[in-house]
Amino acid sequence: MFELVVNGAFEAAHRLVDYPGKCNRLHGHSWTVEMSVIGNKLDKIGMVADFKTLKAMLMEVLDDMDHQYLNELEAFKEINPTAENLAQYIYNTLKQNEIFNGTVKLNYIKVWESPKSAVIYREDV
Ligand SMILES: Nc1nc2c(c(=O)[nH]1)N=C([C@H](O)[C@H](O)COP(=O)(O)OP(=O)(O)OP(=O)(O)O)CN2
Ligand SMILES: [Zn+2]
Repeated sequence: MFELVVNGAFEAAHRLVDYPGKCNRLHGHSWTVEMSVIGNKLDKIGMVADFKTLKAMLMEVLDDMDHQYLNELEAFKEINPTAENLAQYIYNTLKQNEIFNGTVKLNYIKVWESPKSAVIYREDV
């Protein structure tokens, strides 16, 4: 089994509704997002998937959130843009990509809200 990991980043503003503290107020983060995919088949040039393809897929999702006020996006109108909800949203959006219809599987999405705090989302098996 091989596990491939690529990273992307975006900057945005958010606030956490009903949060009992300063994160209730509008503020920003530089989020780092890690995507892990797994597979056990190599193609004829020895790759599970091209890092370049994986990074482009990840950045397509992150670019839609870059320099946005996340609470105003459709995905976060009813739920808080916490690291947990961001990770699940990014995972579910990426999962729709046809690359995951074959032997390559999306393993997890890890969202770093700061260098000290991160959330991993993966599906139950
Ligand atoms: N489980 C989660 N906890 C918190 C989240 C979250 O998404 N999931 N988010 C926040 C806020 O977004 C907040 O901006 C971050 O808070 P905090 O980690 O306290 O950030 P600081 O920069 O103030 O961290 P220090 O380590 O205290 O410097 C809060 N919690
Ligand atoms: Zn925050």
